[in-house]
Amino acid sequence: MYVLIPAAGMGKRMGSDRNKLLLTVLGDPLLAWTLRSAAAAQRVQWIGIMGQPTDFPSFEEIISGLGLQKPVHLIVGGSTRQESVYNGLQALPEGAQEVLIHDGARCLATPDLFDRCAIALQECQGLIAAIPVKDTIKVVNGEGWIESTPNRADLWAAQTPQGFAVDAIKACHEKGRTHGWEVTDDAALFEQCQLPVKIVVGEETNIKVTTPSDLAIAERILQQRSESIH
Ligand SMILES: Nc1ccn([C@@H]2O[C@H](COP(=O)(O)OP(=O)(O)OP(=O)(O)O)[C@@H](O)[C@H]2O)c(=O)n1
Ligand SMILES: C[C@](O)(CO)[C@H](O)COP(=O)(O)O
Repeated sequence: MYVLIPAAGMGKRMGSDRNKLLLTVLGDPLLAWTLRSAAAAQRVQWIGIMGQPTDFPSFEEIISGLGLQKPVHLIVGGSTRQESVYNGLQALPEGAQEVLIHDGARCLATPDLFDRCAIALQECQGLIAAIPVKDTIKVVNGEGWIESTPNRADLWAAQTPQGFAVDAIKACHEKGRTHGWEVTDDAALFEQCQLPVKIVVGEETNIKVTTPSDLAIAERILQQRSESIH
């Protein structure tokens, strides 16, 4: 299985002066945690990381420090996540038939989740990890008034990995560029193209580290995991 890791963001919501994936948790950069987990998945054979060239020296240091047994390639990212994934898809080796796309910022995803997504992708063309929402969600208009309360039973919070047949997701990304579709995940492009996307039950701990409080939560979870091993 080929894995693409978008890691070319700025971390604006983190309020950090550099790419948040270089911030450390328990002594390791966020990207190292993400990479270690992806590489530990049995089904994963190849990893591509999309980053800003200014971060490449730091990324190379992280990769060499991990001593991974699987090839890891650096790919120049874009100005949006969508563009970074597009670049990653173009850089996949010829012959790559299926791909998992996983945010560098979701550093708590377990190897088991990568493997479950890889196995599920044998039975469909598109899937995402997701979990049922716990809150009651309100649809609110521009003036701050509630318009509706969707049935929570129908609502799932999207995570990554998101997995696709390579030819299909490349075609959806091309169509998205042609039509100017702007999306925050890859499944949305599949949906816009009327292609089916299956849900794989994700992990409650698979948060996207977006704000400083997420960083504190990630640290606590990783600490608990390391205590349960030792
Ligand atoms: N131009 C971009 C923007 C984002 N990403 C990646 O997409 C993932 C999800 O994005 P997000 O959490 O929003 O990261 P940032 O863009 O860094 O954060 P912010 O929006 O707060 O600036 C991250 O792993 C991020 O590095 C990317 O590869 N290329
Ligand atoms: C792909 C994603 O992580 C699914 O939850 C999310 O949509 C990324 O969104 P962001 O707006 O780039 O944070």
